[in-house]
Amino acid sequence: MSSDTLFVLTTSSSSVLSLELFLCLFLFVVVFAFWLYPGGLAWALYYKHQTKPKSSSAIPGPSGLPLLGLLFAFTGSSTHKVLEKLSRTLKATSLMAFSVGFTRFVISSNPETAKEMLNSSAFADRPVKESAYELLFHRAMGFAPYGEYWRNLRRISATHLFSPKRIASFGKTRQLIGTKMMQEIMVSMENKGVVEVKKILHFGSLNNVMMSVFGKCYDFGNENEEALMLEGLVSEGYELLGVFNWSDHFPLLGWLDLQGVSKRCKELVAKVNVFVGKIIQDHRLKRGSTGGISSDEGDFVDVLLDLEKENRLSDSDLIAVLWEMIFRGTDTVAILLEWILARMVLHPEIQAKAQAEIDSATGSDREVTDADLPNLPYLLAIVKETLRVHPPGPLLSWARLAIHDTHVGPHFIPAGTTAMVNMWAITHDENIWTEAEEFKPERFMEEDHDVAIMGSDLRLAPFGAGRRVCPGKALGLATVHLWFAQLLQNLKWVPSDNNVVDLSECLKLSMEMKYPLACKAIPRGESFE
Ligand code: HEM
Repeated sequence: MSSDTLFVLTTSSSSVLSLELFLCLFLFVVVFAFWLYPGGLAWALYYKHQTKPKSSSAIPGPSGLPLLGLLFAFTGSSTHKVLEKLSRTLKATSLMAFSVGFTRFVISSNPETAKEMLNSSAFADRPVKESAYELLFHRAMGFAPYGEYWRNLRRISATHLFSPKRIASFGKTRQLIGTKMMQEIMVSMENKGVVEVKKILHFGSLNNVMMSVFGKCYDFGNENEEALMLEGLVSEGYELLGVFNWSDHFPLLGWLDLQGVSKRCKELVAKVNVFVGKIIQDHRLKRGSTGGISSDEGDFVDVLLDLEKENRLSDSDLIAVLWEMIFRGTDTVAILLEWILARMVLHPEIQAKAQAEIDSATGSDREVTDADLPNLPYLLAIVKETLRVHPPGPLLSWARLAIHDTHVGPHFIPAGTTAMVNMWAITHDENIWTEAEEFKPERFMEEDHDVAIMGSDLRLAPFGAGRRVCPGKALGLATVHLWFAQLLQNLKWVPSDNNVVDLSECLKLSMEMKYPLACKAIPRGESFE
């Protein structure tokens, strides 16, 4: 080889090398520039194409891992705690920006900004996860886009499912289910000497929603095939909606369906269509044979079937709306009651005080009813304190979506940003709550320290706030209050010999006890045995 050729080869290979080096360096700089942007990749990508409004200050936030952002916070079971710690460390409790893959998030851990966000019409939409779409939930109230269809569903359910009159009319049914749960608890105590309340509470809660929505109830204890099937469908749905789905944040992965979420959703929808479709068909047949049912005596299916022509729902929308109620109404109530009972086992003095309150309201010869609840302020305070310490939706269950460009405080929020509230962080904030980690129902007994929990005071808003506040909050609370009163009036809750009460949390769709409560329930007095 001539020296000339050698020279050409070395210069061309070294120029290839330097081109490679240059490209690597360029990529490195680009990745880092994007990655290191406050809030991470998704925020950096947005601002690459936009000019940030000059009046707006940057939202503080972690960059997370390159490309993935805070993905791992969402695959664990303590997302609320990870986000709380980050926003405290970054002094971003008011508002923090972060990315998960290509999704832009903001989160508030502060009552003022939380209120501003939840009450603003700019955040009246919800981001629809792939699983929610596949399960047709975008046609149900919780995920329907903010607009006429959603407004109609809220109006109809507020009048016919969640009105005070309707809730009161189901008082007897609630009480009966409460009594049946106690019998099941006693059966478990007799057979095993211990009771795992989770399953019993879940079945009671499922029956309660089934009665008010479908007018249908199942027997406890019996291996009823239909009830088992329904429980299976509900659990599968919980899992699918609760699972972290990569395709929600990396759209290109959607068609690969790596976790099989889409496939499982399709299978579930087919089964739900058959199950709920049959109940609707039965209602139609019954109405046909009786010449119609007044909405006062009918259930929610009857109400929806009676809608005027312009509001009438298609069969598939009907199924989505009805199915969603079962989902939303069952889990939250059962989980909250399990946390309450765990606290009763751990705090015998609080339990005894609440029992004395019930006894003095009812005397010793009658069962507690809905009518007694206004006279049981301490019992109501225990429920409030449990909602504070163990909110079933620590991140308010399902997030909100910015419909258009807007501002929160001095910060600019572009349309399409997912907005969350860390209610857990707020209810555990020592600057807001004295001795925040302590379980102290007494804090709500002093008149000037009471806090409204229905959404007007964001220091404790376990049901959310604003236009999309939980519509089932009064029904949920009525159920929890009555069942808790029944369970305390009749039974003493004590630790079992082989099980400690472990308050570790596990955030799935709702925040559950990581180790389900197993304890003893002993009849309190001869008169109730
Ligand atoms: C202890 C019981 C309950 C808790 C803690 C709870 C909590 C919540 C929360 C935090 C939200 C989101 C609110 C927001 O975005 O501001 C919500 C929404 C919702 N809840 Fe509940 N909930 C409970 C019981 C129920 C019950 C019993 C039902 C119905 C049977 C129900 C039906 C719904 C529906 C349909 C939505 C979506 C509303 C919309 O987007 O317009 N919830 N709930």
